[in-house]
Order: sequence, then structure tokens, then C-alpha cells
Amino acid sequence: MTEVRALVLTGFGLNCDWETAHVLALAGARAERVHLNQLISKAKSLADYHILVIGGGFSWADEHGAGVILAMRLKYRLGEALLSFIEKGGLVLGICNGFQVLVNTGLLPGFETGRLSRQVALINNDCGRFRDQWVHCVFETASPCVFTRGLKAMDLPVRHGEGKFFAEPEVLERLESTHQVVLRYALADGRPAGGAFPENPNGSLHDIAGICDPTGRVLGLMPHPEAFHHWTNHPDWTWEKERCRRRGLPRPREGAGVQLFRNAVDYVRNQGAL
Ligand SMILES: NC(=O)CC[C@H](N)C(=O)O
Repeated sequence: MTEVRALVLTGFGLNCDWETAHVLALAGARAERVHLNQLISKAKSLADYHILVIGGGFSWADEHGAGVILAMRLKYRLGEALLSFIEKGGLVLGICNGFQVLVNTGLLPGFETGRLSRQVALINNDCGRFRDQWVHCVFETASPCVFTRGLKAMDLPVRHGEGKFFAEPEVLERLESTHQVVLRYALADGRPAGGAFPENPNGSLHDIAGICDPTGRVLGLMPHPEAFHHWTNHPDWTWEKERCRRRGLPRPREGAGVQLFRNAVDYVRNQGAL
């Protein structure tokens, strides 16, 4: 089978690229860490990949707002290449700082295809502090998102200072009606958090933790699926071990976050895009 090629962006303070490349490899892709300047100088081309991941970190130290400067670099130096990558069926995943970047470029929510203008924002957490914790996430099954097909719920870590999802009421309404809301922060029983802290760690409107574009091929989310690649990453893993022992069940094969990347790899394979 021909390989699925994923580009993991690096440089200027992005700092989750090794984990992200690792989990993409677990999911069956050939992942390559590529510096932003390699793309800008044309030493590397987006057109040679199927999946682009902009991961977490502190690009340009969050100056001028998290993800703003990287978004401007991408928009003005690689805007056309990005739009044509998406139009031709490429997948884009923005995790945390990467989500902030996608929002600041306008690629998310991407209402007007082919236009790069911002429509929503990720702003300072309501609690006024950086939050580093695990959250319960529930997925919207009606969403067109290709990364989250078949997913219902999972716990994932968040670590951010600017994660509050904000949009004007009419934009929120549009996101809801087009099912572009992909995942929400939830209570332990799976109901959306209803703004409750700390289940909703930042005060995001509608408990929104991630959205996609109308095609479902561009996803951005604040939680870090790459940081739940092994089942022992979860803070309750010793409980899980005991539960499996008592019930005679096998231990989990991997962390729940891997499935999101496997869905992307499977999507590329099934599209025959190879
Ligand atoms: N983990 C991250 O990517 C953090 C994103 C950004 N630096 C923030 O604090 O909001």
C-alpha cells in the first residue's frame, strides 16, 4: 500500500511536533517534521503531503495573541498553497496553538471557501490563568468532520491560556446549524458542561472545544489528542488497569487519542488519493 504522508509543522515555538509525528506514525502515516521556513523557501511543498498538522506550543511566544503571528506568516506567505491543498482534498489538523492559528487565518470556520478572513476567536480563559488539566470531551455525531468519525466521547488533556471559544451569536448559530461544532467540553456523565468550571476549563461559548470547516477536512481543537497516545497517559490509568484485571479484560492497546489520527489516515486511503 502506498504511504500516507503527513507534514508536521515546526519552528518558532511550536513544541509538540515530536509527539504529533509519533502518533501519526502509530496511526500508519509517514510523518515528517518540516520547518515553516522550508515551506516558505519552497524547499518543501505542501502538495507532496496528504495531511498537514499544526500542533501545540507557543509560536512567537503568544505575542499579539496566541497563534496570531504564525497565522499571518501562513496567510501572507502560503495562503494560496494552503487553500489549494484543502481544495484538492488535503486534511488539516490544528491542535491548541494550531487551532488558534487556523482561526486567525480564517481557515476555520472557513464559511466562505477561498477566503482568508477571521470569523471567530480563541481568547483568554475566563479563569484568568493558564489551565493544565484533563477534560471530558463529547463528539457531535452529525458533524462532517473526517477526523472524528465514529467517536463518541474521550478524555483528553488541555494546556492553554487562550482557549475560550468566542463568536457572535449569529456565527454560533451558523456553526451549530451546519454541524461544524465537532466536540464540546462535558461533565463526567457525558452531558455538555453547560459552562461549568473546571469541566469547561476556559468559559468557551456553547462548551465548544473544536470546530471543522464545511468540508469536514479541516479540524481545530484545543484538547491534545496526540498527548493521549498510550493508555497510561491518562491520570486514572491505574484504575483502568485494575478494572481490566478484575473483569478479565485485555488492557487497552493504545490511548484513545490515536483514533483521531487513524481516521485521517484511513480517510486518505479510502479516497484513493494515493
Ligand atoms: N498548548 C498550547 O498549544 C498552548 C497554546 C497557547 N500558547 C496558549 O497558551 O493558549
